[in-house]
Amino acid sequence: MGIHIPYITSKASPSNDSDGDSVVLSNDHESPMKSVKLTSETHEIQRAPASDEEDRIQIKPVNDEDDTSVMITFNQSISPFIIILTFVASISGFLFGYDTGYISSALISIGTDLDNKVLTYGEKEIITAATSLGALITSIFAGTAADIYGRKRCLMGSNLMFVIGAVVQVSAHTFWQMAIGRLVMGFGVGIGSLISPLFISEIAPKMIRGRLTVINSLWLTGGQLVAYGCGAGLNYVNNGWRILVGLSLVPTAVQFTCLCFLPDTPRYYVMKGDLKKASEVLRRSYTDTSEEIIDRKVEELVKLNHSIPGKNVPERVWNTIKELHTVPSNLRALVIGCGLQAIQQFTGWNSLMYFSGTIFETVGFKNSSAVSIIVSGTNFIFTLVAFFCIDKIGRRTILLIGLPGMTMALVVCAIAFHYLGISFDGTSAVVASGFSSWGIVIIIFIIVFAAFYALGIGTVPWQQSELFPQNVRGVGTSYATATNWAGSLVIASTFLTMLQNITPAGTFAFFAGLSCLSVVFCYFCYPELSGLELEEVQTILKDGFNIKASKALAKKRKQQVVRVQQLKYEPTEEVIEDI
Ligand SMILES: O[C@H]1[C@H](O)[C@@H](O)[C@H](O)[C@@H](O)[C@H]1O
Repeated sequence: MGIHIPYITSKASPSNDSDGDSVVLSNDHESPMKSVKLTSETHEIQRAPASDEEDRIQIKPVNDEDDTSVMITFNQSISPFIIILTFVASISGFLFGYDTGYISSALISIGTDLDNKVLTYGEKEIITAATSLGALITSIFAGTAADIYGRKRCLMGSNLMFVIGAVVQVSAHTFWQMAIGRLVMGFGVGIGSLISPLFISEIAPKMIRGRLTVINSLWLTGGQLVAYGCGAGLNYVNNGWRILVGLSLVPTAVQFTCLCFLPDTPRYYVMKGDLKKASEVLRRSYTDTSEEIIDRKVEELVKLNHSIPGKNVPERVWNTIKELHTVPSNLRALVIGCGLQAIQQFTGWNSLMYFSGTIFETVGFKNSSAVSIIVSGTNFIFTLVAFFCIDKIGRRTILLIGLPGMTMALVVCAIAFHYLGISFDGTSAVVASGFSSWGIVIIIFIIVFAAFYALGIGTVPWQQSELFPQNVRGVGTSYATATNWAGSLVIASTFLTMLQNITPAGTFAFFAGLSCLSVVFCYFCYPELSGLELEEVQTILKDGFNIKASKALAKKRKQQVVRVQQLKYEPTEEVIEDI
């Protein structure tokens, strides 16, 4: 049998605390081999006492879940089974991206196919916003539905909505049929946008949970890119937009078929009392792990499940909502989760996503689809950059790089739009100066905006699951996801009207102002959560946003991971004995 450390808890040795519950973590300056000692009874990392008072951070565990998840995830390489589950769940991300992305090209190529007339700006807004409205409605209930019916069934339900929505649209000859098809498709998008990151966070090994969740965002932005690419290709094809919509059926079918053969998350099975299935999924996920640890993990999940209050479903839901609002750490998590999602939407990115074709036509670009591809391609590439940075550089840092960059780009766009001079006549826009270098400036800075957006605020809010403890996670993430869709709805339904009423320069200046305020919000309210245990997130948020403490703790966690990795390759005597 190969030598490996079966498990290590994250709990540091309790140091002199009266209730025996709180622990003190400290930087240890000794070598990892000296400072880490495993015993078969405690399985704890014994750290050297803190020498530097500033570095001492009080950690009070909230529940046992994370000790267990750390036990299982340390020294675990990711199994093919987890990769398959992640990729299948992420197809929802792809559909989210594709279905919100294709509308930009479709609005241009629809021409007079609906009601035999050109769509007005108002009608374009309704068709675009219908999906956000549908997503808003279902995202409110999706968290609770996932607890009742299971994550997997919810995803399959969303597939059904995608199919109905697509069929209604493909066969549409009237504006209203198209809008209803988009609404039903939105029901699917809302469910998928919440469940997919939740599903991934529940099956992912803790140490790479951030990255695995970003895979969903990668599929999302990739879906938008594919939608733009297909849109450009089908622009001049008769009824090309119908093919564009119809293509969305392919990933839906793939996801549905794969889900038929895959299980739900262990946590869901525990909630349903099916412990056999829970350990079966864990066994397939953590192939290197012993039966004993799998059993302990299930035990932990059972304990956790009991902590959800209430005798029946409505009572549980009500208690959960109460707990979400009355427990200070939960309330702070809610402020951060909803705050970040609101910022993501109200800084205007989706107005570009949805209407970039229209905007680029407005500034004089004939091949507007090609420019849209560059913009969504930038979004995709910088989401990839975020994938590599999110755990290493940290969520807070990439947010605080991204938001000021976005502000700067928006200000430049506002100035360029001002000098370009645009007027509207209801269905089209007229550029006073014709195509000019200001048009180029706008394109360049929209691309810069896309890069900074994708790096930070486009990606980080979807890490929302880590903000909430297990018992309020479903409802908490529902609130945050609903905020996202409410924001998207407001932007989609008002953007073109804003362009007309307060001018493009005014609209971009407005987004720049909001983006600037967002920097302030993140600076004061968003702690660094990379590498932290979920229990530590709760502790950090317990009596404030504790930015300083979070940064110090995140740093310590990274050092700890390095130590454990070294330990993995150079096991000590104690470790071998422990096996
Ligand atoms: O994170 C995603 C991504 O940034 C998309 O590009 C955007 O359209 C979505 O609204 C957002 O939630």
